[in-house]
Amino acid sequence: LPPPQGPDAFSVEPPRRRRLCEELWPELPELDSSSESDRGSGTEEEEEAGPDSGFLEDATTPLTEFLSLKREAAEGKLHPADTEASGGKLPDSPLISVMSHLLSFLEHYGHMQRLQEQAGEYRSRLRREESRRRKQLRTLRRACRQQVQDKLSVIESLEGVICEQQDVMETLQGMKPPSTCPLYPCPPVTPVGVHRLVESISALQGERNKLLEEITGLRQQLEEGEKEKQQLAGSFDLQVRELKQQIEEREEELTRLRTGTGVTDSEKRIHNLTVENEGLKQSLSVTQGLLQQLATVSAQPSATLAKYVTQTVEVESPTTLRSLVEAEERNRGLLEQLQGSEEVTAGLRHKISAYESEISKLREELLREISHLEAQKEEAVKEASESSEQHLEQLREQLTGVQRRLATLQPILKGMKTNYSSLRSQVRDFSGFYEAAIREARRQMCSAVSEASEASRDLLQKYQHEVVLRKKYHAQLVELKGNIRVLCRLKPVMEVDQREGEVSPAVSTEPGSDSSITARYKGKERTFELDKVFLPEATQEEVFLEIEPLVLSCLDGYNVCIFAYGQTGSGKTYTMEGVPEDPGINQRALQALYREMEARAGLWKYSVTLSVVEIYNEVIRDLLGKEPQEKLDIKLNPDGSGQLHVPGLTSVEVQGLREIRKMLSLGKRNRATYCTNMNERSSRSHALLTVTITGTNCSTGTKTSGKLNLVDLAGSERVWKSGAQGERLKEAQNINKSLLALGEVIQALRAKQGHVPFRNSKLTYLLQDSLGKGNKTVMMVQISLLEKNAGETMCSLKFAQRVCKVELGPASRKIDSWGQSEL
Ligand SMILES: Nc1ncnc2c1ncn2[C@@H]1O[C@H](COP(=O)(O)OP(=O)(O)OP(=O)(O)O)[C@@H](O)[C@H]1O
Repeated sequence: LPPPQGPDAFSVEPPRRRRLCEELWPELPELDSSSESDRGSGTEEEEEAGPDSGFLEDATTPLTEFLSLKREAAEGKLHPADTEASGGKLPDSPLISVMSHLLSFLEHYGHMQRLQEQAGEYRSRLRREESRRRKQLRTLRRACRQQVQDKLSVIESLEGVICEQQDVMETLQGMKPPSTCPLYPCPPVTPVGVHRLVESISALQGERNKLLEEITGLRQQLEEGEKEKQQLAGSFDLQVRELKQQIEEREEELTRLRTGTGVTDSEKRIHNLTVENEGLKQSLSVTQGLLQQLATVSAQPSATLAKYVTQTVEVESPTTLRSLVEAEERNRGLLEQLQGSEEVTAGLRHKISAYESEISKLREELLREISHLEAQKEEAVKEASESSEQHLEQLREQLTGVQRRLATLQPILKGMKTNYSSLRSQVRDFSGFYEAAIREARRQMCSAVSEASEASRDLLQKYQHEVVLRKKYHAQLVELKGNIRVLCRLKPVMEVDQREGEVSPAVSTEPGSDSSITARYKGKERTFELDKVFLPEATQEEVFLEIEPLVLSCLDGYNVCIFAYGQTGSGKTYTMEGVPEDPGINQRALQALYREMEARAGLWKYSVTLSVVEIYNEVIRDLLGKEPQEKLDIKLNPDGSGQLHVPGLTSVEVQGLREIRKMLSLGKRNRATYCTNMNERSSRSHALLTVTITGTNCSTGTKTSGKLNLVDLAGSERVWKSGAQGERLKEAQNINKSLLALGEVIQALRAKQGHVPFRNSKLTYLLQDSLGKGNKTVMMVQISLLEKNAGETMCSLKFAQRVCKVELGPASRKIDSWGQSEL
C-alpha cells in the first residue's frame, strides 16, 4: 500500500488542534463565564485564519459583549439602565423618568394606578419569560458543549494514537540498518512490517473518517438545535409581542384615561412619543437579539470551521469542502444582513435620540407647566387661608354674640328650671291626685246612676202603663171594627178580557160608599154590605194599610188569620203574594212586622219562625220540608196545653226579610200547581203561610206569642163550571168541602155554638187556634167584574156576607138588608 500523500491532519500538533476546536465553539468559554481571557487571547492561528475570519470575529465581538451584558443584567449583576448605558452605548434614557413622572400624576387616580400595576405585572412577566428562555438556551448550549468536549476528548485520544503511530513510522523510517547488515546502506523494509504499518494507518484513517462523520452528525445536531432554538425564539418573540401588545393596550387605556381626565397637551405629546419610543426600543432590542443569535450561533462556528477547513479537511474531502464553502457563503449573507441590521439599528438609535431630545423639551415644558400650576395652587391656598381667616373672624363674632345672648338667657333658664322642678313635683303628685279624682268621680257616678235608675224605673213603669193602655185601646178599636172583617177586592178588567170582548161589568159600587157592592146575575141585582170594598184601581199598599193594625197585633200576642177567597183567576194570589215589583199582603205584613220589631228593639226581643204548608186533596204537605210529598197529620200537643200541632212540620227561625223571601220562594216552588181551563196557573190547593212571633219584654221578661196565618185558598168555583173530571173532579170536591167547612166553622162561631166543627176539614182544623174567640180574622173576597163570572161572583159575595155576620167580639156589626145569612 502507498504511504499517505500530501499534507494531512496528522501534521497538525495536538495543542493547536485543541485550540482550533475551542475556536470552533467560541461560545463555550463564554458560557463558562471565563471567556474574557479566552476571547481576548488572540493567537497566531487566528491571524492565519485570513481576513474573512478576522472580520467575522470583529463583527461578532460587540454583539457578544452586548449579549454578555444582557445576560449579566438578566442575572441581576447589572441594573438594566447600566446595561443599556454600557452595552448598547446609549445614554441613560429619560423615558423611564418621564414615564415615572407622568405616572406620578396618575397616582391621584386609583384606577389609573391599578392599570399601571397591571402593566408592571406584564413587564415583570415578560422579564421572567425572557430569563426562563435564556436559561433554557444556556442549558441547551451546555449540553451541546459537553457532547462536543466528549467528542474532542475522543479525537484527542485518537490523535494521540495517530501521533504515536507516526512516531513509530518515523522511527521506523529513520532506522538505519546495522553496519553488519548485509543489506546496508539500503536495508529493505520487510514487507510484513510495512504491510502492518499500512494497515494500522488505514485503520486509523478509517477511525478518523468515522470521527469526521460523527463531527458532521454533531453539526447536523447543532443545526437542528439551532432550528429548535430559532423556533423557541420565534415562539418567544410571539409571546413577547403579545405581552407588548397587552402593555400597549394598557398604555392606550392609560392614555385614554389621561385624555379623559384632562392632562395637558404636552403630557399627551410626551406620552405619545414615549409610546412610540418604547416601540422603537422594543423593535431595536428584538433586532439586536436576532442579530446576536445569528452571530453567536452561525457566524462563529462558520469562522472557525473555515479555519478548520483551510487547515485540515479541505484537501481530503472535496464534498465537505463544497459544503463548507456553501456554509461560508451563507455566513457571508448573514453578515450582510447583520450589517444591514446594524444600519437599521443606527437609524433607530438616531430616531430614539431625536425623540428623547424632544421628550426632554416636553418634559421641561411640563415642568414649567407644573411649576405654574404649583404657583397657582399656592395662590389659591393663600386666598383660601385668607378667606378662612375672615370666616373664622366672623364665627368668633357670632360666638361672642351667642355668649352675650346666653348670658341674658341665663336668668330665664333659671326660672324655667324652677318651673320645671315644680312641674316635676306636680307630676309626681298627679297620680295620687288622679286616683282621688277617679274615686270621687266613681262615687258621683254611682250616686247619679242610682238616681237615674230610680228615674228610669219610674219612666219604665210609665211606659209599660202606656203600652198596656195602647194595647187595650188598640184591642178596643179592633173590636169596634170587628174581630172578623170581610173585605172585597174587585179585580180589574185585564187586557186579555178586553180583547175577548168580556168587558160588560156584572158588579157595581155605590159612589160615596166604600162598603157596599151590587152584583147582577140572571137579571137580578143584589147589594152586599161588607167592611170594605176595594175598587179595581186600589193598590196593593192601600189594601195592606187596611189590615196593617191587625197584622201588627200579632206582636202583642194575637192570632190573626187572613184569607183570600174567590174563584180561580179572581186575584187571590195577586193580593196575597203579589208580583215581584209590587208585593202583596204576605211580604208587606212581614215588612211591617220587622219594622215594628226594630222600633221596639231594646224593649222587646222577638224571634220569628216560619212554616209553609199546602193542603191538597185534604192532605197536608210541608212545603219547606225535605220531603214535600210526605203527608203530615194534625195532632194534639203532648205537652198537655191542648194546642194542636203538626208533627214533622218544618218551622224555620228566620233572622230577616231576605231569609223569609228565600223560604217563600222555596215554598212556592214546591206548591202543587195544575192547569185548568179556568186559569192557566190555577191553584188547586190551599197555601198556608204561618208566621209565629214570640216576644220577650226586656225589662219585665213578659212573653207573648202571636201567630199570623196568611191563607191563599184554592179556587172556589163550582165544579160543573170548571169542567173537572176524574182526579180533577176529586180535587174540586175536596176544595169545595174545605171551603164549606170553613163556612160552617164561621157560622158556628157566629151562632156562639158550643161546638165549632173545626175538624170537618184539614184547613179549619189547622186554623183552629186562629179562628176562635179573641182572634182576628180578615176575609179578602176576590171578585171579578166580568159578566161571565157573575154566578161565581154572586156565590163569593154571599159567602162573604155570611162571614160578615159572625161576631167574634163585642163589636156589633151592621146587619145587611136581607137579614139572614143563607148558610
Ligand atoms: N188587582 C189586580 N191588578 C192587576 N192584576 C191582577 C189583579 N188581580 C189579579 N190580577 C192578575 O190576574 C191574574 C190571575 O190572578 P191570580 O193568579 O192572583 O188569581 P187566583 O185567584 O190566585 O187564581 P188561582 O185560584 O188559580 O190561584 C194574574 O195574572 C194576576 O196578575
